[in-house]
Amino acid sequence: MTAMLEVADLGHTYQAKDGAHTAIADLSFTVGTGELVCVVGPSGCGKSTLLRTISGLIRPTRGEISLHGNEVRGVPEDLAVVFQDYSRSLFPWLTVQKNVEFPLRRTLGRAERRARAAEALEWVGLSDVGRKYPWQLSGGMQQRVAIARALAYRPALLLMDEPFASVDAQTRFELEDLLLKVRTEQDTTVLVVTHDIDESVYLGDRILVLSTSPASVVADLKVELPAQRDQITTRESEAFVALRAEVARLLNVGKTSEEVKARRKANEQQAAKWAEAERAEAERGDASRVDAAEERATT
Ligand SMILES: Nc1ncnc2c1ncn2[C@@H]1O[C@H](COP(=O)(O)OP(=O)(O)OP(=O)(O)O)[C@@H](O)[C@H]1O
Repeated sequence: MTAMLEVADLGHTYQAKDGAHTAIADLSFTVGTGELVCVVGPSGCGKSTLLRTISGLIRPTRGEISLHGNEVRGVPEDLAVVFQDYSRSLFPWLTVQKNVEFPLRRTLGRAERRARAAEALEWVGLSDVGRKYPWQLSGGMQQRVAIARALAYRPALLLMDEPFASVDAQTRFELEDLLLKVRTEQDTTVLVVTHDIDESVYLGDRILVLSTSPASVVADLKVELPAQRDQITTRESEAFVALRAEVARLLNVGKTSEEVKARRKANEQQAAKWAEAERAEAERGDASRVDAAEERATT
């Protein structure tokens, strides 16, 4: 299987007013063409930061990301992202149909855009709301519109950040099955961030388990379940239950291992040094401004 996505020695440190914060320490992994990889990790460990760097929205401070062998610099053309926060991803002034058509406006003619959007809305069970506006729909329905928009675009790589977190359990199951169906039919490569261990096992060909912040890969697990999944029988199977327990165990390792603790401590010390250096820099700046002001006042 050829690698569609390669993440090598990735690190990202945010510079904030109250000092530096390293969200990602050292991440390396690949995603093969046509694979569905789930990323699980403790809350705040850097999962969204990882997706933002892969989608070219932020430039990582260390390491390299490449898509089809080309370094990611800016948002790649053949990539779509479904964010956790649907309220910020849909345009309130466009109808649902127009929202789904929007990313296709430069590449497809009007009739084809309409057909693609209608098909994607049917997939997510929203064929009858195309003329409504997002604010006329429930939160779960808006998230389904955001998913339809990404699917209509037919990206080579689909990134999803907690895509089903805001929908009810029944809809969640339906959307999980829809994702499995669409990725098989369209041969889409998918990277899904989820908090839900069961979901990662149900959806994934592989599961990447991340440590607490700053994130690194604790384990890269292959999901040895039949490709054809079923919400009841798959979840009841021995292999599913065993893998779910293994992921839970590894998540705990990622929170408590001595190596992770040592890295976190080193990171905090480094952040404190940077903050100190920044403070000193700011003070020097203030001092030189005072000197300049005094000089001006005395001449
Ligand atoms: N713009 C930013 N500036 C400074 N720190 C940030 C910024 N964005 C995120 N962080 C910090 O980086 C760390 C990782 O955040 P991120 O949102 O990537 O984690 P996450 O695993 O997606 O979180 P969650 O599971 O809660 O969705 C957090 O400690 C967060 O506070």
